[in-house]
Amino acid sequence: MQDEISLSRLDYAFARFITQLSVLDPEKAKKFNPIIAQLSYAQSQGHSCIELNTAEQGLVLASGMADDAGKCPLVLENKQLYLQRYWSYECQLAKKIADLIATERSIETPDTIIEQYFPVSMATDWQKNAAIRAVKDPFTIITGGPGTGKTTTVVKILALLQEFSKQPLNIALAAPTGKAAMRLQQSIGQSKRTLPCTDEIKQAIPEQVITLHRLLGARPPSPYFKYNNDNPLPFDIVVIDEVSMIDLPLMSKLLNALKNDTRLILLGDKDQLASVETGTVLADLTSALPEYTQELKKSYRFSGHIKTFADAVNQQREQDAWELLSQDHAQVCLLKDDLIDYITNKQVAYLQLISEGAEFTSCFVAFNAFQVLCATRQGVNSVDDINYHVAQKLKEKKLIQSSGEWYSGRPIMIVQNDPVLRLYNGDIGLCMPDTENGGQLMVFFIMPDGSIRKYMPARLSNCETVFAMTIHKSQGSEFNEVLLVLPESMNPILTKELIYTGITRAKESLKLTTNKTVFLETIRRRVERSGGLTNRIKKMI
Ligand SMILES: Nc1ncnc2c1ncn2[C@@H]1O[C@H](COP(=O)(O)OP(=O)(O)OP(=O)(O)O)[C@@H](O)[C@H]1O
Repeated sequence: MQDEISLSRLDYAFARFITQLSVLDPEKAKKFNPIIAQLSYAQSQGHSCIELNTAEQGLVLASGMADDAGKCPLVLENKQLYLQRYWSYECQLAKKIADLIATERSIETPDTIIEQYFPVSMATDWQKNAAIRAVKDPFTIITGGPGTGKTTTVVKILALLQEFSKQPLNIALAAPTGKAAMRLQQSIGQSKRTLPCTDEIKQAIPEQVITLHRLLGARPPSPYFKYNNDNPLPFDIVVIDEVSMIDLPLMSKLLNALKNDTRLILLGDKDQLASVETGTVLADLTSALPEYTQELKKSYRFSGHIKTFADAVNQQREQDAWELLSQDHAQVCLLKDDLIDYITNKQVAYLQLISEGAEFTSCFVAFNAFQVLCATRQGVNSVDDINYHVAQKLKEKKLIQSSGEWYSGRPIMIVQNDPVLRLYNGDIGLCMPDTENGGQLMVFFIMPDGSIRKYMPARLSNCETVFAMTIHKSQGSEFNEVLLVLPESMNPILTKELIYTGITRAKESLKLTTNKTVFLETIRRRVERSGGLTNRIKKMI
């Protein structure tokens, strides 16, 4: 069991509440209470359940608050203790996957048409293998690192399914965040143009990608969606991107809202960070369902040292990774300069463009070419630390003139979805003078269709400065140059999945600030979350 110091007041309050409802005498209640506090804490750390020893199991059963059938607030199944709600999410998800897989759907898939999309090649064509399975199977997971062609492949799969279908297919495309939806929308548009098929087939593939919440018909603040088991989504095919970011409750609700004969295609990188909330759904699905998982192994965007380094980290070969870092390659190396000086110097290009009166797009491209990604939000070498010191240094060097919160050159990130302004969590904008409006400060954003939108700074309440951002926030984005900053001492957040996610954001070059002890220890650590989803699915199918 975990150190009790990390438990929050909410964990204790919840434990008191459940203990009071139990039928235990005061002596036993004293021992039961910390088990519940621990369960509540584990939940907040992304676990679906905790494992109990024999004595603890006896105590939980004697409390009258647990059974193994989901009729009590707690579920004790084998040795694992769940909150009933999370146990139900796991059960529903597993059952629905079994239902999708069991639903018969026979279509002809002539090889000649498949060959038209995937010409014969000498090397193993992972994309073709994936597509052949996906057009035959009711449920497919396509996983692969950045640039392995997940989007390219799914567009071909959709075209093939349309070729094989007698009527137009009703297709939905969605992603967990607004930003991920926009990125997918852009690459679907590009991939469609190069498809070797008729315009009719191309037109049958939608380009609009929406968020998962919108797809399901969110009705905030209610946690319930318009589409559910009783009112399923009307689609023949549902494609979801960036699935690693989806937590257990949302995935369960998505699956529940599908008809049994809907074809589901999930895209994502199983090695990336899991959602900040409960579960490691994509990793669990891929380990439970290897026959429905298609892994794309060749990257068309990455090569050389970044790919070698990412693979070493992912495979936990920490000494190889350290050696690569220490060899001073142009593509991957340790940062030897002073951290704040280095970051400050990297801001000069876009700030100069702004001061010369350049138009927003070129300033934004210059800003966005380089990004600092931190593991932590607070403390030494954190996002807050770097944002503060870089702004101070820029002021000292007179590269920015900041008397208040808003100044010309301030880069910001939206931290909460705002459908009214059509700005989404993770959107990045630049504050700069609006030449069309007497030089008044405005905040500019580029939309996925390439159009530019500008807002008065006062309208943007939920945003923060972004000279540095967390690795978590960078999920789903890419930058030419990345500087990855780790704290000076170990921290529970540091895992190989975190570093892998940070590394794979870099397109051309990657620098790291870390010490050897922290780096090696981080690569040795994996995200480990307790849950029963993998076994539950295996048992069902
Ligand atoms: N078989 C292929 N041959 C040549 N180029 C390819 C092939 N597959 C994909 N590409 C190119 O590689 C790039 C990445 O492809 P794509 O966007 O489909 O990958 P992805 O896995 O969805 O990437 P990410 O999720 O990291 O954005 C694109 O420019 C695409 O045109």
